[in-house]
Amino acid sequence: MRRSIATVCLSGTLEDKLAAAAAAGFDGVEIFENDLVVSPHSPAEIGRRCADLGLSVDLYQPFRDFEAVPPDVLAANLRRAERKFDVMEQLGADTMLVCSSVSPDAVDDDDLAAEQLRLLAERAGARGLRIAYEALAWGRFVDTYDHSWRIVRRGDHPALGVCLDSFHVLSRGTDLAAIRTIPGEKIFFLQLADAPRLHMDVLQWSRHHRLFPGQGAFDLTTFLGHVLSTGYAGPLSLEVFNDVFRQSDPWRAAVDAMRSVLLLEEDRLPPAPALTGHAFTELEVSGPELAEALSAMGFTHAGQHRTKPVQLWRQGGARVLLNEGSGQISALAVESADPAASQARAAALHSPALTDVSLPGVAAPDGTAVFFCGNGWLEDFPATGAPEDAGAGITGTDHVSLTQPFDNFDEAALFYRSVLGLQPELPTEFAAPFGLVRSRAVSNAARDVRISLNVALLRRGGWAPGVPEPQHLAFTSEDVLASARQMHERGAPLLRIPDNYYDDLDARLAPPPELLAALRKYSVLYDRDEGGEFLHFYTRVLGSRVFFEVVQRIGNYAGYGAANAPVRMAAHRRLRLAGG
Ligand SMILES: O=C(O)c1ccc(O)c(O)c1
Ligand SMILES: [Mg+2]
Repeated sequence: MRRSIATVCLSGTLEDKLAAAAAAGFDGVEIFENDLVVSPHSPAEIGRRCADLGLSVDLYQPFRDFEAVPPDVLAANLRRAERKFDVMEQLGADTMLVCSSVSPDAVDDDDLAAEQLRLLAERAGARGLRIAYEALAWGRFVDTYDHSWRIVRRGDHPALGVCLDSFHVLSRGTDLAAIRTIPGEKIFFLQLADAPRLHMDVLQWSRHHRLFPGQGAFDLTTFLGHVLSTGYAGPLSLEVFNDVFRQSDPWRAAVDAMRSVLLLEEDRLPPAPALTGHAFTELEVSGPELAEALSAMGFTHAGQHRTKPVQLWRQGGARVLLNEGSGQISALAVESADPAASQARAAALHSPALTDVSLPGVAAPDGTAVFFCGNGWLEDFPATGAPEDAGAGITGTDHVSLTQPFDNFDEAALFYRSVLGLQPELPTEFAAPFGLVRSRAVSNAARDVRISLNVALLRRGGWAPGVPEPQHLAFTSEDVLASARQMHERGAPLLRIPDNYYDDLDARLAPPPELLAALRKYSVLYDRDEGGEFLHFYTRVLGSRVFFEVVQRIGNYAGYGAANAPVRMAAHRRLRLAGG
């Protein structure tokens, strides 16, 4: 199907938006009136620009507050419409979106609305144009798609149809079945937007928090299935009002947008090969701290890269590569059933292959390299011959936690969902010492690949410390208390948790007294959900911005200990202030 994007989705001037949409491979655009009004170029020039870029102008919008008004207002509205038809002719746009009225002039009269929309459609039709009527979720009298369709049907004119916008439909929770009763040729336009589940005024929700499909909580696949079953053959068009995207690099946002439509057409993509675990995580280090910490945690420096200054550290199924650099997590590697196919899917989703590396891989939105490993990668790491450490009970990797740049949080969730085929969980939020943090995990069905994405909810203010929130790597242990005790005895740089935490834990969750005492003694944190229990502890921040965590999941605990994250953050912060 043709793919379009509304100019309102992207930041910048109209020329930036059009160039970015074309560069990302869109076939068409919805021109938002404001973007045109502020442009120094005439509608005809914009139309030519679009044609030169290979973009069709699929919609002109929005035309507001038209229907069900007294005769004098109608006359003024028709005059206004004719002026906009002039613009559309110059632009080369044949469909105008009319949103359901929010005007105090309007009356609650479907017959009048239908009659006046028919009049508008007659005027449009005479000029070869069409009217697509959209029910805004906050329309004064028309706020559901089935109501807009009743009015369009009553208006009964070939140049009058409906515009379905997934946000307005899904935000209201309206039953979708009636979509199938609309003839496909009467659906003049389809707008797609996702959104997080929020309990707030629907207008605010729509104007600030929409997301590209696949980034939010709406089931757009089911919605689209209903629409396509009608025979709708127009474009799939994205219309996303989002405060962050309005400030983001439009070229990047347009690629993110394109990925979201491609994912909606999943059956045309190369399938995502199964992922079967974390192969390794690569850390860039500038001093001995990380190697010393791994050693104290029971890891063995087991291999050394054939040609590069990269060390392989191993304990159980956990593998860490240490490379020279600036002190951050530089790569995560997942085991793929078919690394070449993983790479091909990534390319189909506009994530180009990393060059200059020996494994198939792509760059995640935050720049972290993501590698797809088969069986052979360990061959590049001949054994050092170092004696194998008996270890401290670490068995594997639980998750990698990456702090995302503010602008790329939703993009990252969609990247991992689409490119790696991971399932995003619902975001959680918690109050950290220096502001709210939003956290969202992506994982595979077997839960042996888990990545946790974190972001400060607002751009940081001047008071907050100028150091980035650290990233971390979490290992698994089958007996985290024993691991903590052993690491403690071996002098690992573990993070001390204050007594207040354990007093509160006792009050909230009442763990058995012996367990509480052991948790307190070894600074192990605790959480519980419907599925099970979670025990975990942390190291101090090592080098500039990495730390380790060791976790034990008992039963089917699904989370990441978000309730404990503020305690961890405050403890890390205190050490930093103390210079430790
Ligand atoms: O927020 C609005 O007013 C608005 C305008 C046009 C649309 O297509 C829409 O879905 C919302
Ligand atoms: Mg819309």
